[in-house]
Amino acid sequence: AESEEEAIISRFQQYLRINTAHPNPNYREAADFLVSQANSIGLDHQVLEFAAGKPLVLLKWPGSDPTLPSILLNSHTDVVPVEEHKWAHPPFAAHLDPPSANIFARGSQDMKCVGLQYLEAIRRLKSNPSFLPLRSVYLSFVPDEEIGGQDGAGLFASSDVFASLKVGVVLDEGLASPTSKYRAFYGERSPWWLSIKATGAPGHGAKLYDNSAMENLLKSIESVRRFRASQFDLVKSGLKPEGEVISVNMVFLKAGTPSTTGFIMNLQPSEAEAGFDIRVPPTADPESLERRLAEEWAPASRNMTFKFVHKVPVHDKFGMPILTKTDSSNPWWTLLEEAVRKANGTLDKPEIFPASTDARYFRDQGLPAIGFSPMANTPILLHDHNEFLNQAEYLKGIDIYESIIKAYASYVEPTSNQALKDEL
Ligand SMILES: CSCC[C@H](NC=O)C(=O)O
Ligand SMILES: [Zn+2]
Ligand SMILES: [Zn+2]
Repeated sequence: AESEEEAIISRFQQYLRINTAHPNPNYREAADFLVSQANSIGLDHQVLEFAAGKPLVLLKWPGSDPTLPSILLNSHTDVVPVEEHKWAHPPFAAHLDPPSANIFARGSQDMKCVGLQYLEAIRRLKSNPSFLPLRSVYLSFVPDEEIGGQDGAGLFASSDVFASLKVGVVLDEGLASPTSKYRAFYGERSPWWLSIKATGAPGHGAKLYDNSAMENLLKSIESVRRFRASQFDLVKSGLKPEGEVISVNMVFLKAGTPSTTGFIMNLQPSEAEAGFDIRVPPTADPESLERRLAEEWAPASRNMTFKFVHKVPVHDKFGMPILTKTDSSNPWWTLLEEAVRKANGTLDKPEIFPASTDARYFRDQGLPAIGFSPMANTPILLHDHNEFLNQAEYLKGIDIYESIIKAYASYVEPTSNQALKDEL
C-alpha cells in the first residue's frame, strides 16, 4: 500500500503535471483538480470568474467565531513558460529523481508547492478532531500572477466577495533559500518598465559626427550602467540587501535598418530605442529617480524621449511606503516567527521581495501580507530551467504550515486590559 508520504508527493506531482504555463494556461484543469482536493479534505469551495476563462478557486475552512478577522492563504496557479529542450527532465512530468529525491517541474518552487502545502497542512489539521479553528481560513488559488495579476488577485482583492471574507492577514509567496534559514518578505519593489528612445540625424556609416541616434542612446546606456554598478556594488559589498537597492537591467535594444541579409551596415539610423526593467524599493525616493531619468537617462536636450510601459507606484495614497510591520505591533509577524520555530525551522531577517507578487494587491487594501515559501537548502530556480524542489523539503514545508495555520487560526487578540498590562 502507498504510504501517506507517497500519497502526498503524488498529489503534488498531479498538480505539477497540469500545464498552466503562459500564454495558454490550462486554468480549467487546475481548478477541477483543486476542487477535487477540497472535496477530499472537506473544505467548502467556490469557483469565481472575475475575468472570463480565468477561474479563481476559493476554499473555506470555517472558524468557530465568524466575527473574527479571517486568514487568507494565497497562491497563484499559473507558471512561466519553459524552453522544454533545455531541461534535463520534461518540465510538466514532475519527475522524481532518485537518489536525490528532487522533483523537477515548472512551478515546483513558484508556486504550486505552496498551494498544495497549504492544503496538505489543513488536511492534517482537519484529521485531528480535537482541533477546531477559531478563525476562518480561506485559500485562494488565483490566475495570472505571472502576467501582472490584474485579472487575478487584482480583481479579487477589490471585489465585494473579498470584502465579505473580512480578511485580517494574508500569506503569499516568498523565495527559496540556499541556506538552512527560511526567508520571509514584508514588502516588495515596484516595477517600472521603461522604454527610452533617441533620435538623431542619419548619415553615412563612415562619417564621425555628433548627435546620431545611436550615440545619443549609448550615452544614456553608459549612464544607466554606471548607476546599475553603483547599486550592484552596494549588494556585492554586503552594505544593502538585494531588495533595498534600485535594480536596472536592459531588456531590449531596437535599432538599425533591416536588409534582406541582416542590417544595412553603412547607414547610421535615425532612431534607436532601449528598454529597462527597473525595480524601485518602497524605501527609495521615487522623485529623485524620476529626475535622474529625465535629466541623465532620457534628456530632451539629447533628443530623447521616454515612456513607461508599466509603472507601479512606490508609495500609498498617503505617500507612505507599503510595508507590513515586522515588530511586536504586528501579532501575525510574531506568530509566524514562533510557529516556524516550533516546527524546528529558523527564519532569516525579513526582506523586501526583489520582484513583484500578488501580495501587493492585498497590502494595497491595507492588509498585512507576508511572503513566505518554506524552501530551505534550495537553490533559487524560479523562472529558470530545471526548476526543482526536494521531496524532503516539500514535506518539511507542510509541517511548517501546519504550525503556522494552527497558530493563526487559533489567535486570540489580547483584550485591551491585557494589552495594557503587557505595556506595563
Ligand atoms: C509587473 S507584474 C509582473 C509580476 C512578475 N512576478 C513574478 O515574477 C514580476 O516581474 O515581478
Ligand atoms: Zn510566483
Ligand atoms: Zn514567478
